[in-house]
Amino acid sequence: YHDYVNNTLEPAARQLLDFKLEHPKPVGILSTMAGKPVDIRETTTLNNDGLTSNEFFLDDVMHSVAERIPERVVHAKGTGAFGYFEVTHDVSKYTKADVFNGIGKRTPVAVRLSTGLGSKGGNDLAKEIKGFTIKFYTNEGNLDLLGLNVPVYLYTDPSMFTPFVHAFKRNPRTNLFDLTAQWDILTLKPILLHGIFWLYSDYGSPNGYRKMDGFPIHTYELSNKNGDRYYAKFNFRTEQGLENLTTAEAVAISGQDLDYGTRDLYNNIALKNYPSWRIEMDVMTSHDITNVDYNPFDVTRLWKNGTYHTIQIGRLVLDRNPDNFFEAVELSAYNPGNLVPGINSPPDTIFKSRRLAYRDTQNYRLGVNHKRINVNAPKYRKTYNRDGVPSVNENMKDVPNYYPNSFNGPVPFIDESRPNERIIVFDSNAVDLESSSNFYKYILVDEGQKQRFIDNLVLSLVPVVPEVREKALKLLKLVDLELGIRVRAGVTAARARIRDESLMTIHH
Ligand code: HEM
Repeated sequence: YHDYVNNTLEPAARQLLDFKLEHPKPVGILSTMAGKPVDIRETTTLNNDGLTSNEFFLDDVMHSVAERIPERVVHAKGTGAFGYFEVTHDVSKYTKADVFNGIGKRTPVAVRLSTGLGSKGGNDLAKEIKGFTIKFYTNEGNLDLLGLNVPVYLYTDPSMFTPFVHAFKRNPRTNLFDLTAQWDILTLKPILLHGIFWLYSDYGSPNGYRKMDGFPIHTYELSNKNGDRYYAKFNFRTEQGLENLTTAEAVAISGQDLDYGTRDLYNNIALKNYPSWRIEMDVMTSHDITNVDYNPFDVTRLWKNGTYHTIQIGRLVLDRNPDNFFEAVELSAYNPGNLVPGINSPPDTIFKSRRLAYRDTQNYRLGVNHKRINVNAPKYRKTYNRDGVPSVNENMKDVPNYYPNSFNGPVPFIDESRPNERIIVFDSNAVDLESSSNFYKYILVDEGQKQRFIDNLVLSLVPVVPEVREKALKLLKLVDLELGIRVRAGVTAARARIRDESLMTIHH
């Protein structure tokens, strides 16, 4: 029987049976939330002394009706796993960060993988930018690196966050994704085009979360124990082999399974086929970074070949599925502001805005004590923060609660090697179509990729209202003449097909 189950049911499908095999007897006597043992007659409300005198029933209904918390405003649908990061190379020349130093050192991690724009019940395979975020529980506090599966972000000005998210999520009247709104904002703010091009290419539908890369995108400042500064972009490179699905494949799979990426990750970890990534960084010295002929802090563009070198740091391995999804994944709060000594703040404006946005949204979504939730708690913490909406855990007990004080509350340390200069970046909103043009010319390496990219653009432009569609087609032509001509031809043909089909329907 066990062989039959093991051979025919995937781990995700036999989870309940696995639980029973591990627990041959009930795990204990049922109790109320306050701990009173529940008599079997209290498990029904019929023919006893009324609903409201039944504490078990009250717990049951009045808790379940309050089960929901707000979903994340973006990246709402995600899955997660635990594992470790292991240092494989000596990078002490670049950063003194404890987590990246000492070959062989392992640091526990939590990871969340997500889809960007769909809501919690959405489709893992919708054509969307994916999120790939890692929380390292280091000896110097939590380091959170939040990445996407594409190496560029959408805009340089944080005031674009709301218009972009509104236009790309659901229309306030129809509650549908609205391609006219999407192309409207794209044509009014063409800086978005480069990021969106990645999305419309094969990279917009990775074959599950295991076979995609991750890019935190920002240029981080690193510093070593002498205070020397370097600048780095981190990359997480899949060891499963990068694999994308075509739109047709993604549509076919999602017809059967909206949770394809979630299931694939769970099953592989359960089968001990642990997914792993190489963590590396592209590095420039503080001299080189000020002498390149482009803005290396611009999150919407790639670094030019030949201006940096790539350094290996270590390996990320995911080897444990969470026992409880809500506790480990829904309650997780990844915040790019969580940095450690030796990995300093990226100086661009988007990063500064993110320090505010994540903290604020997590205070709203999880409460002001969200960093005290298990999955978010660092290994070590001594603060002057107290009280607030529970859970506060031990709340620093009787330690003095004001700083400074003369009674041995926690004291700051002196970071002798902290760099005493900061680079200042002037971000620009200027429209530059070069990155989008390079994407079409050089990133899409073969004709198959180009054609699928064009087909996806055509598909998205067909339902757009004519005046916006016309602007979009003109813009694509400005990016690249050939691209513009091919997309226009595709849209014209697709619209003619639709017209013929509807005429046929009328005639019939
Ligand atoms: C380089 C740019 C960015 C990257 C790589 C990025 C990546 C991500 C990722 C991966 C998540 C999902 C986190 C998780 O799994 O829990 C996320 C969530 C989020 N992002 Fe960003 N993002 C970027 C820019 C921004 C900007 C500019 C804003 C707003 C000013 C923003 C606001 C948010 C918010 C509010 C969430 C939800 C967080 C939560 O509820 O815990 N992001 N982002």
